[in-house]
Amino acid sequence: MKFANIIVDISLEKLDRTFQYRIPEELQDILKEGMQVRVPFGNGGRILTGYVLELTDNCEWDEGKLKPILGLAEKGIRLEGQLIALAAWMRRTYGSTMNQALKTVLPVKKSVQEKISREVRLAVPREEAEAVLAEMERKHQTARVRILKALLEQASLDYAEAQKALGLTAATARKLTELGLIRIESDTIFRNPIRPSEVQAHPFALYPAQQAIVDDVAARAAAGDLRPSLIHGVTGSGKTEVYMELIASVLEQGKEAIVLIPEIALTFQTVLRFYRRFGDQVSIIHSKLSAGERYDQFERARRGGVKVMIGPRSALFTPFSHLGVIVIDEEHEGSYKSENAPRYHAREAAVERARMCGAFVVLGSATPSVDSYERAREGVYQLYELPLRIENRAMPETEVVDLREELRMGNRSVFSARLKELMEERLRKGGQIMLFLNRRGYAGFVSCRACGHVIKCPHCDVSLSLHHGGRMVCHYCGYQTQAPKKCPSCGSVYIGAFRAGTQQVAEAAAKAFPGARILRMDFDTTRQKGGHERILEAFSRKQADILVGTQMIVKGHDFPGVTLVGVLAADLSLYAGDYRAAERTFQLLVQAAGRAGRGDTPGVAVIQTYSPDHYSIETAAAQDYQAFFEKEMAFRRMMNYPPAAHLMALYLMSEDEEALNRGAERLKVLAAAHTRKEIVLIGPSDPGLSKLKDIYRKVLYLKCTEIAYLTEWKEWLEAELPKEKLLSTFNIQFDMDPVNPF
Ligand SMILES: Nc1ncnc2c1ncn2[C@@H]1O[C@H](COP(=O)(O)OP(=O)(O)OP(=O)(O)O)[C@@H](O)[C@H]1O
Ligand SMILES: [Zn+2]
Ligand SMILES: [Zn+2]
Repeated sequence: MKFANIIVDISLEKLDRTFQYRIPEELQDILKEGMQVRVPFGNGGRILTGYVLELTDNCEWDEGKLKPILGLAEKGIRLEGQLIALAAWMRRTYGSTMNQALKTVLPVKKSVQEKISREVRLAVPREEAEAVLAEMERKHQTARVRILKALLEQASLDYAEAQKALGLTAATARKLTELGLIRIESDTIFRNPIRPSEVQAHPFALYPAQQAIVDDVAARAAAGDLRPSLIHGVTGSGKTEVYMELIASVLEQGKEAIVLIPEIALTFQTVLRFYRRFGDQVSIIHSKLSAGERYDQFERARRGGVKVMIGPRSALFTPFSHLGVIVIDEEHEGSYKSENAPRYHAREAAVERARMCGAFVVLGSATPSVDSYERAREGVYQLYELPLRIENRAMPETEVVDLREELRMGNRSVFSARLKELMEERLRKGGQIMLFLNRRGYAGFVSCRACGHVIKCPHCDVSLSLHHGGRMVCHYCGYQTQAPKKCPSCGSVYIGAFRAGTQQVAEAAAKAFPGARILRMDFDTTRQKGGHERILEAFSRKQADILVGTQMIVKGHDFPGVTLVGVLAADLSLYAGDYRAAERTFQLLVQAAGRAGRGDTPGVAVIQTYSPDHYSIETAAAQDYQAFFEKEMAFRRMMNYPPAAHLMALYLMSEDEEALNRGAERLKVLAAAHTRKEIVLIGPSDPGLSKLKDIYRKVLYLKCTEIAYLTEWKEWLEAELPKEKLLSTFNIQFDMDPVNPF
């Protein structure tokens, strides 16, 4: 490469200001993204240090006028440089502007003044304050007197409150501070969002199966084998204890740890365990922190005040300079994939970051993603299995109920006879019940309630989604057809859209079990802040007998009182219309079943479905991950879906529907002219949400076994787009190996 784009200021919101320099001969083979270099700046002969953002052969200016890079500022790549290199990797792999990628990895202190709560406290003993107070009263220094009097009454004052209620001015505050009488503490800055609870004196001694993993990871690390580890351990097999032991050994070496979890609110119990084990060295980042608070947490980490950072995917960018390990719990979760450009996968980005700094990555799940398990089978990851629960506690029993039979017997309620019978029994004995509606996606699918037949796309083998006017659409290739009036398989007229909501379920439960106390947890009831916690707490305090909810109720919670879990319609996630639907269904069902019987009484999970023969339901009921994986991988191979191949989506968005349609067609023509023969072009089609907030959306897919061909194509298109008048007006985003339906 001949040129380098350099950024000289990463401290402010000027990330998009890059400057181009010529790469001198002696740096040609050495220069890498993220390196710090010395460059001449402006005309005054100033020399600044900057970071290399991009290496390129495209000269953006007059080549003759470009100045050369003077030399390297440092030999290695420092922390900031590593994060910048990570941003460059994300931009290349997932597609975005460099500015978007940099903003993702380097949270910049916003220029807007953050709300900081400050506290005013006495800085001297009471007697001294009282003595001074008398003196001030004599001198009629009323403003100071008011403040001191208030501080003698209460230990601390909120600064903003004191301004309003006591007329505290900046001048008074300054004077009192100078006199050494008060202290103003900005408490939220660098404060831990959770108060550290008491630290666990003695961690558990690990069981041999757990210890074996810890030892092997350590031995491999010592031998320089830093391949990521994948721990496949059933729910309650002791994975979290393994993570904590690995982290403890990393901390002993003076290094730091990042722990990614899907969502703090849903995994709070796990977070508390880390606090008990590592005390105040732990801090968290969660989605409700403001940009400034998040920055403060990162700042604490940078200064060494935090050694273990826990949080959702953005915690991956914690600026630790001696990062030793990145743990990703529940690694199969869809929330690890970003929904904004760059649409990175935290798992992939973690592996990349770890590679740069010599850290190791530990992934864990009871239901690993097909992608990770396939990698482990290929030897890219090292696989560890924990097939048993701690102390050999029993796995829940599962029963599958065929809803087609129910219809044949004339039962049209949401509860099968078997589920109803078990519910009655549990309620009589005072047990708790969870009813789970695995709703997913937006558009319904069309199925036959008599035989379970689901209408699928003849080209893509995913279910068609019902849109307005009885039109059924494939979200991949755009195939359309009219919804049938009769089942093409059995001729029944009980064919139609499949819809169900938590509210209807809660109402049905109230009618079927008068007197039962019912709680509902879904998007509506948790919209308010703290809504989650309130509902979960009420349920764990046994203030309700039945909890009805969507997938948010199946994650991570321990409710020892729950002895029955009912999955009302497994089909809802199974026919979500995307190639990961079977995988997601398997994961949800296994997790839902895992909620039953956490206490001493063994639990039962009832799975109601119209497709009892579908492999993801059969294998989930048998809690047989291996069998599921084999079937699913065969499907992915046959259809060339990830991880058998790579799938790159192009999302097109515009307010103008007609222009968007024309643009999508134009893009297809353009793409077809340039794609290698190895790349298969699919679409354009309407995604699951074809209109969102008045913005129309289209999607085009490219499938290929070589990811490099797809990235190459993406780079080509990115260069091409500005030249295309029609296309340049749209918002176009790339998504490599999409996880969540668009
Ligand atoms: N070595 C040990 N000695 C005693 N108790 C243990 C040990 N390891 C784990 N436990 C306990 O067993 C239970 C399950 O362990 P843990 O939560 O680590 O499993 P997990 O696989 O992470 O579970 P999940 O998948 O549900 O998150 C916990 O209550 C934990 O405290
Ligand atoms: Zn039928
Ligand atoms: Zn199709």
